[in-house]
Amino acid sequence: MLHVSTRGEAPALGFADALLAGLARDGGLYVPESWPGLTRDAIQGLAGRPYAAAAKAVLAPFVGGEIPGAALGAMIEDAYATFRHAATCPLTQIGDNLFVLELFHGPTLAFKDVAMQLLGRLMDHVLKERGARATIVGATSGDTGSAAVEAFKGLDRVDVFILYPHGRVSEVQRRQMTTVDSPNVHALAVEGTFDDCQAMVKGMFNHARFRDELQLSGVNSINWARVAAQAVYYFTAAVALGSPHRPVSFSVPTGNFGDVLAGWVAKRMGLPVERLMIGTNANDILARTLRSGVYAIRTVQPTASPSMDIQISSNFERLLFEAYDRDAAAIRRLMANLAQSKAFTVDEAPLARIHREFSAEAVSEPDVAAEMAATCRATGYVLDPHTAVGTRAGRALLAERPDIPVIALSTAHPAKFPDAVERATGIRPALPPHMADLMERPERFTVLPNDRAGVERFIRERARAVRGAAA
Ligand SMILES: Cc1ncc(COP(=O)(O)O)c(C=O)c1O
Ligand SMILES: N[C@@H](CCOP(=O)(O)O)C(=O)O
Repeated sequence: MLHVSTRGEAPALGFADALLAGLARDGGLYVPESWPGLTRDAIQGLAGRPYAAAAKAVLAPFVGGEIPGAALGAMIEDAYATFRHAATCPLTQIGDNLFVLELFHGPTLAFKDVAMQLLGRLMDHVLKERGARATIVGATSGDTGSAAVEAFKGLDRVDVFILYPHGRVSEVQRRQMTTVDSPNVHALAVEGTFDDCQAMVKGMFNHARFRDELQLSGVNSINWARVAAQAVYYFTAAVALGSPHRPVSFSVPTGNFGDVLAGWVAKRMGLPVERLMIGTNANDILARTLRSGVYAIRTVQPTASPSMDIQISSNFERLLFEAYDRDAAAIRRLMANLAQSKAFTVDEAPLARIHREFSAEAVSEPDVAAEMAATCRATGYVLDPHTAVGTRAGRALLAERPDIPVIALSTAHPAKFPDAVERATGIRPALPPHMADLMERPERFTVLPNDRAGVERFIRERARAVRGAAA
C-alpha cells in the first residue's frame, strides 16, 4: 500500500517509510493512496474477539505485507498486554443510549497509549531491520508526550525530544514526561502554546538539512500510523453494540483532529457510522469552521481540558484532502492562505460533504463542569474534563436521534486532571497504584524560549552528546 501526501509534491511511500517519515517533505500529511475495506462478515467476525485480534484485522490491509503477519501480530499482542483492563478499551453505559468508550487503561492513562504502544514497537522493528536510528521530535499539550516517553524510553535506536508548553499542562502530565530517568528521553518546556510547539516541530521537518542530519521521525498524529491504530477502537466499540447490523454515532473530544479522523477512516473501511460529532472546548475553531466555512485562528484560551487547547488542528488537512476529492493543489492553496493570513475558507461543495458526516459542538467551560457534576450525581461515574466535552456534545446527537446509540470517547483518566475534577464533582480521583509515587519522583526538564533555531541547536547538541556517550 502506497501513501500519498495531501499536498501532492512529495514521493509516495510504503507503510514503513511513511511510519518513519512523519510529515511529508512537501509539508503535507501522508494518507493511503486508496481506502481498504472490511466486509460486513469481517466486521461481524470481530464481535467477542480480543482487542488485539481486532487490531490485526483492521491494520493488516494498511501494513500491506511490509511487516510479516507473525511479527506484526506479536507486536500488537505485546502492545495491548500493557493495558490494565481485560477488554483493553471497555464500554460503559452512562445514560439512555449514551456510552463511554474508556481509552485510558494504558500505561499513561490517556487514549494516546492505544496507538503509541504499538507505534513504539513498529518503529523499533523497522529501525532494527534497517540498522538505522532516529531522532523523534514531538509536540504535546500533555498526553502525546507522556505516551511517547513511555513507549520509547530505553530504546537504543531512538532519541526522543518532547516539546510541551511551559506551565500549560497539568502537574500529572508534566511529571509523566519529566520523571522518566532514561538518557534517550528529553522533555523541553517551551515558553509558548501547544500551537507554537507544533509549528516548531513542523518547521524542523521542513528544514531539510536538520531533518536529514538527525534522521527526524514524528509521533504526533501527523504520523499516519497513529491514526490507523486509532481506527481500531471504533470497530470494537461499534461491534459491541451490534454493528454492522446497527448503526452507531461517535462523539469525540477534539483538538488536533486525529482521533475523530480515525473514526472517519473506520467509516470509510465499511463501519456503519451514522454521525461523527466533533466536540471542542472553548478553543472552538472546528465548530466555527463547520458553521461558517471559515477556518480562522484566534488566540488560544486556557481551559480545564488543556490537552485540547489547540487552534491549529493538523489532521483537518487530511479531511479537507478527501472533501476536495484529493485535489492537492486546492490543499496547497488553503494552507498557503493559512500561513499568510491565519485563515482560509472551505468552498461550498467540500463543506457540504463534511456536513454529511460530521456535526460539531463547542462546549463552554461552565457546561464542561456542569456535565462532570451532573454525570457524577446521576450515575456515580467520574468523567475527566476532556471526556465531558465528548459526552456533552454527544447529548446533542441524542436529542436529534434518540434511537441511535452514541459512543463518547473517554480520552483520559480523571486522575490526570484532579483539580478540575475535584472542582466540578467534589471528588479527587487517585492515581492508580503504578503511579502512586509520581509526585515524589525527581524531575528533569529544560526550559527553552519559543525560538525554533535555538531549540534545533539544543536538540542537535544533546543528540550528539547522547550518541557520543553511547558509542
Ligand atoms: C485527553 C485528550 N482528549 C482529547 C484530545 C483530542 O484528540 P485529537 O488531538 O486527536 O483531536 C487530546 C489531544 O489532542 C487529549 O490529550
Ligand atoms: N492533545 C495532544 C496534542 C497532540 O496531538 P497528536 O494526537 O497530534 O499527537 C497531546 O496531548 O499532546
